[in-house]
Amino acid sequence: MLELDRISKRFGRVTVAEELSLSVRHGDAVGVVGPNGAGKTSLFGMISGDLAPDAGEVRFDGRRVTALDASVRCRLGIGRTYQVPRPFTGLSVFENVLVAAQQGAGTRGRASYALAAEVLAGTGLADLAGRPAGRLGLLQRKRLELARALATRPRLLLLDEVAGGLTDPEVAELVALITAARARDGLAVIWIEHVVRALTATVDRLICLAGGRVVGDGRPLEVLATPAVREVFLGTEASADALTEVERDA
Ligand SMILES: Nc1ncnc2c1ncn2[C@@H]1O[C@H](COP(=O)(O)OP(=O)(O)OP(=O)(O)O)[C@@H](O)[C@H]1O
Repeated sequence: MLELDRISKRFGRVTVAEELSLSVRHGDAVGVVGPNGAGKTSLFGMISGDLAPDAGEVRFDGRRVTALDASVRCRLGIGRTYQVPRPFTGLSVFENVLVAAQQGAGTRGRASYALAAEVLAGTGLADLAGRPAGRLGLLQRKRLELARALATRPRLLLLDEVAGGLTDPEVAELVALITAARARDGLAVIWIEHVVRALTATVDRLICLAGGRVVGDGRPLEVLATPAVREVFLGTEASADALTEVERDA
């Protein structure tokens, strides 16, 4: 479904992707971890069309999309969330999702309303439909970010740290929402997350990025246990604790 073919990207002396190649199949659930500044969000930008690579190709369903705008890629089926949600704060929750249904999924009239309502129900936001988006709490804002992405009717969903800052029960709720969306729509998901436990509960493949390169790719526990990944990602005490938790859960 998605192929990155030797993508490179630099910002001055910072390399965020170095001849990086990666492919994702229909329905896959792939987690992405890596130290701060590894290039994870930049990678999403190059998949979604927010950021142009210096070299390399991005293909979606076999089609070269490297030169296509984010809005066009969204219509083709690539949806994403942003690490810092920026909803239209003056619009209601419903209106925010409606914009995504119209502009992203290309629906019109009643079909837009039906899609927005369906997504709000699926993300547990129906009761908050009329509330201005600027007056939501953190969990609700994260849900709205997910809802806006789902309302574009993606076939590939890119999730950028949607679990950050949430409590354990809230993370569990979000994981359940994502799992349900995958089961319902057969979505492929690529999920960047520092909350490793949330990832391993959802994905069946984990990629570790560091310095713009893939340093680990495979089954989550196996990737987390490899020396290269331990060195770059699990160097900090917090990350090591996360691994211990994940191993205990397993
Ligand atoms: N538009 C930009 N201009 C200059 N430097 C940038 C730009 N975008 C990202 N960078 C730099 O590129 C590097 C990788 O950033 P990126 O956000 O992709 O990393 P990340 O792995 O998502 O990090 P984090 O886990 O902290 O979110 C960082 O050093 C960042 O400062």
